[in-house]
Amino acid sequence: MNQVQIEAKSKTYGVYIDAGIRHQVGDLIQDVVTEPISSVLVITDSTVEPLYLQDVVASFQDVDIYTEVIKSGEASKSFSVYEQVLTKALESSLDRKSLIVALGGGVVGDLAGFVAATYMRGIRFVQVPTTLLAHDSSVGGKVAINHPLGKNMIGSFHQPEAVFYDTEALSSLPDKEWRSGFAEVIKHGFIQDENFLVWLQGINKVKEIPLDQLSTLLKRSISVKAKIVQEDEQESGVRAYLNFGHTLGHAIESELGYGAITHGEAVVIGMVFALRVSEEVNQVDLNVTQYEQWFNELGYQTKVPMSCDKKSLISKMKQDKKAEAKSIKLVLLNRVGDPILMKVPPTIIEKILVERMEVESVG
Ligand SMILES: NC(=O)c1ccc[n+]([C@@H]2O[C@H](COP(=O)([O-])OP(=O)(O)OC[C@H]3O[C@@H](n4cnc5c(N)ncnc54)[C@H](O)[C@@H]3O)[C@@H](O)[C@H]2O)c1
Ligand SMILES: O=C(O)C(=O)C[C@@H](O)[C@H](O)[C@H](O)COP(=O)(O)O
Ligand SMILES: [Zn+2]
Repeated sequence: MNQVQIEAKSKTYGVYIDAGIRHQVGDLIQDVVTEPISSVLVITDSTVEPLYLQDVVASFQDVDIYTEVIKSGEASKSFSVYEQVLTKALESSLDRKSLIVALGGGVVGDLAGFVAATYMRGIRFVQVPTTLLAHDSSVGGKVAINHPLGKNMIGSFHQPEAVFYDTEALSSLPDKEWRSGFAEVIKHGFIQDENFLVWLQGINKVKEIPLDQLSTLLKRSISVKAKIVQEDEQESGVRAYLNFGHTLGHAIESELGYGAITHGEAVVIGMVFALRVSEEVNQVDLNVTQYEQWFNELGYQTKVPMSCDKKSLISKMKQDKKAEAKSIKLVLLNRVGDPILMKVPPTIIEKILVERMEVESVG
């Protein structure tokens, strides 16, 4: 089993990575928690339910266990689904010694984590990620739901008791979701680990990564995040670097309607934009053309979709959580592995956005 230790200010916990670990969640959690668990609510989505829910439920013995299945997809990070899950928690008489299990991708993790953060002002939860992307979302304690006007706008910091990452579960992931998750892996390379990024560039079919390399990749990518979260749990400084590509990425997700584009696909468009802005602001050559070509070979779209409105994207970027007094702040790169958070002049934002917008082909 691979393990990465997360030493956040509010809590230290392990990310345990192993094939088939979902069958052991109920046992392993006993070694992690200090106080007994009174009851368990497993939250999952409609795609993951038939695949893995029973395995996780069966791993718990001698405890009352309840389950709640939400509709799969980004649209479930909403007020109404949040209320639905809270209602289930109340109907199941969860108390302050209960445990929530988030079984699924980042949508389930963010939503279930936010329920855990707010139910009775906070109860314990564990993450059981089932997507590649969730190597990022399950670690670090950011939990949230979306508002129609902005991504992750209602949320909290609430660390899990542990993360049990089953690499076997990734075998059922569709190509699109591999690609979405790989975007966050690449992001971790860009912001902190140039050698890792170079190694990743040797991969041209994400889904075909051999299992031993996959564990290495997960461990290395999670380690980048762990180091940053350890230094700055609540994003008063360096944690903002994890937002590389997200200012425009989140604006695109919200502009297109949640779920129209995957989170990772939107982040890729945002990373290329941020790289171009970095070149413009810092007057450096970051080889953007080469990275864009690699992204395209991997199957990512790198231009801002035509149906996005430029003004609306700019206004959404001004409402991003990093913005101050309506001025847009972006995570830029001085060079790979050397990020910086900067207020960017509106003229540069506008110029590069126009350059990055998809144009209708003629004929
Ligand atoms: N909290 C954080 O730090 C953080 C970090 C990154 C992303 N996020 C959030 O994570 C969310 C995206 O997460 P995601 O990409 O995992 O999306 P997701 O949870 O919607 O999962 C993607 C799709 O794959 C399906 N699925 C999940 N596991 C599967 C499996 N093993 N086999 C087959 N299908 C499976 C899901 O039902 C869904 O349709 C976004 O809301 C994003 O904002 C949060
Ligand atoms: O953990 C973080 O910090 C991140 O920024 C990781 C991101 O990949 C993730 O998408 C996160 O949810 C974005 O956070 P937000 O504060 O911009 O909503
Ligand atoms: Zn992200």
